[in-house]
Amino acid sequence: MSETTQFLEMANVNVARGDSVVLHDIRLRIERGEHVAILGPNGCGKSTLIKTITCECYPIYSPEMRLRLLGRERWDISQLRQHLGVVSADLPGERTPVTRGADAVVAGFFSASTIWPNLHISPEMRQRAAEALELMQATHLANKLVGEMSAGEQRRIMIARALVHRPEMLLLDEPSNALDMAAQRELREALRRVAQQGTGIIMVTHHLADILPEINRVLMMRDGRIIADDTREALITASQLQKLFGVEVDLTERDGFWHSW
Ligand SMILES: Nc1ncnc2c1ncn2[C@@H]1O[C@H](COP(=O)(O)OP(=O)(O)OP(=O)(O)O)[C@@H](O)[C@H]1O
Repeated sequence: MSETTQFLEMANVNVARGDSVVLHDIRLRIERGEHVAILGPNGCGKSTLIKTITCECYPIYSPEMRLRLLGRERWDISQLRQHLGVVSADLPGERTPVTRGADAVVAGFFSASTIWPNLHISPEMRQRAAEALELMQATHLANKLVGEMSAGEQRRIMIARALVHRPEMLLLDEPSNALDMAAQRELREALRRVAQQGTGIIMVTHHLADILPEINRVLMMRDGRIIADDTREALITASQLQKLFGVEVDLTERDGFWHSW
């Protein structure tokens, strides 16, 4: 892998889903180790942007289009995914609910839903899984079936799984969805530890409280375009959020976290 400082470079990126173009003219550069939040109304293209980074969606070809990840335009997808940790709201597969926490994390090495008998699990993989569980403060869930965990516990297991191969960028799509207040708080603390140990984070969220103090860059999207890209101080203001969402917003900040109503 090249020693570029760049994680992502996009220029003139347009992406279609179904019959419609849903991302328009995306120009974006993200450095390795950056912590970025993406905000915007429903349907504005946030998840599609994440899926374009993870190569689940592809840009429409044009000679001006540029999409580089870690300095390279072409990737073997399985190699690229070794550099990424992807967490979505869904469990990775049908067998995951009947898999124990530690096994679900180890299965992340193979992008598998469970530990299939043909997979060779080395002691080092087990050790790394134990470390990822510890980082998520989920060691006590190692022997519990994923299907018997609460939503918050499952989310922490899925983040441990995404981190098990030590990716340089963790991509999270609405990580606090469906979590109660205590689980949201635990998740934030866990993600702060991830950010502080140097892993990059790109997070799509609808909750301002998810924007950790470590996240210092915010992208605002509307109608498939990035309409603002600046520091959290510049963009997390009542007037900017009002412009983005079209509703009146009241904001307070406490200990580096924002809350709105
Ligand atoms: N599988 C799909 N097939 C066709 N169109 C899709 C598909 N998934 C998303 N879209 C459309 O693409 C557009 C962008 O969707 P996307 O999920 O990226 O938005 P989002 O900002 O993440 O929304 P939300 O906040 O509701 O999750 C929307 O108009 C959506 O209807």
